[in-house]
Amino acid sequence: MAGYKGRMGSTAAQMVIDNPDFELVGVFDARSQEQNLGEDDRFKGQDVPAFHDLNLIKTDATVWIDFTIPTAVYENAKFALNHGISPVIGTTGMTDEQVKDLQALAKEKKVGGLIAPNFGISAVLLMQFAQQAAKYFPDVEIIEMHHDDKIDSPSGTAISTAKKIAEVRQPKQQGNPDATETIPGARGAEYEGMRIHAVRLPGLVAHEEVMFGGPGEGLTIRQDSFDRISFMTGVKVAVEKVNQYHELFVGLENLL
Ligand SMILES: NC(=O)C1=CN([C@@H]2O[C@H](COP(=O)(O)OP(=O)(O)OC[C@H]3O[C@@H](n4cnc5c(N)ncnc54)[C@H](O)[C@@H]3O)[C@@H](O)[C@H]2O)C=CC1
Ligand SMILES: O=C(O)C1=N[C@H](C(=O)O)C[C@H](O)C1
Repeated sequence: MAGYKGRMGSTAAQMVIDNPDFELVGVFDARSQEQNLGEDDRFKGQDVPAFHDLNLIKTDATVWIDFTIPTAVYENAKFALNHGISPVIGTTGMTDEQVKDLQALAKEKKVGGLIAPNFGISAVLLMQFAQQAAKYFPDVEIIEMHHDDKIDSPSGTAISTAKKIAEVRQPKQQGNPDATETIPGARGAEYEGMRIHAVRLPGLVAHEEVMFGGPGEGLTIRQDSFDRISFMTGVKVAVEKVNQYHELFVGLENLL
């Protein structure tokens, strides 16, 4: 479990501990100096080796769960694949090139893995519904809303939603071609003619709305993760299934 000191890592570590079919064999976090998970107040009584340097990790793990940070996840995933460990990656913010590299490495090493921008079933369904709607409504805006400690924006889920929509949407100029921004950035980030807006507020966890507009009508699709427990069903499915494959998938829907 990489990133076990964090919000998602600690939730996922607890999920692994609570699941009788899983065994937590090691934890890793660059922020930690602990030698054992049990030294963390939240995990008292757990005897699991803790590492804080990637190069010093020794483990017989079969699955590497990763909830770290955008600048760490690529090296972590490479480490896992090079050691025959199946990566289950929730960390967002990797470039398309990095993902392609990892997919090639997984194939070469014949190791299964998953990169999922969102393990929540509501988010997976939202992306599928949005893709379906975009065939009929090419005018679309994506609004993602997250807690204010989030590092990357737009969210991995929003980028993934935009990519799925772009696969089916008829490309078009959205809005007035002569529009100006009085304050730069007012119209949000641009992806293939679509706009993505990132909201950061305390009190939020993870939420997304996709708004479609047509002549005289509109459609809004929304999902909410009110609690990080919402991601755990998806992580559990991935941990159970990922060893059955010899390739690195992108998107939880590939394993559902
Ligand atoms: N795929 C999904 O369903 C979800 C993905 N996420 C993503 O998971 C990631 C983590 O999110 P949070 O838990 O909220 O962040 P967080 O900031 O609470 O946790 C990140 C952890 O990674 C550790 N870390 C930093 N650098 C590291 C390194 N080089 N090696 C190992 N550990 C390192 C930090 O010390 C921290 O404990 C983010 O990229 C976020 O977008 C978050 C929620 C759901
Ligand atoms: O940082 C988060 O919290 C989340 N990150 C993921 C993303 O960037 O899409 C998934 C979910 O939205 C929560």
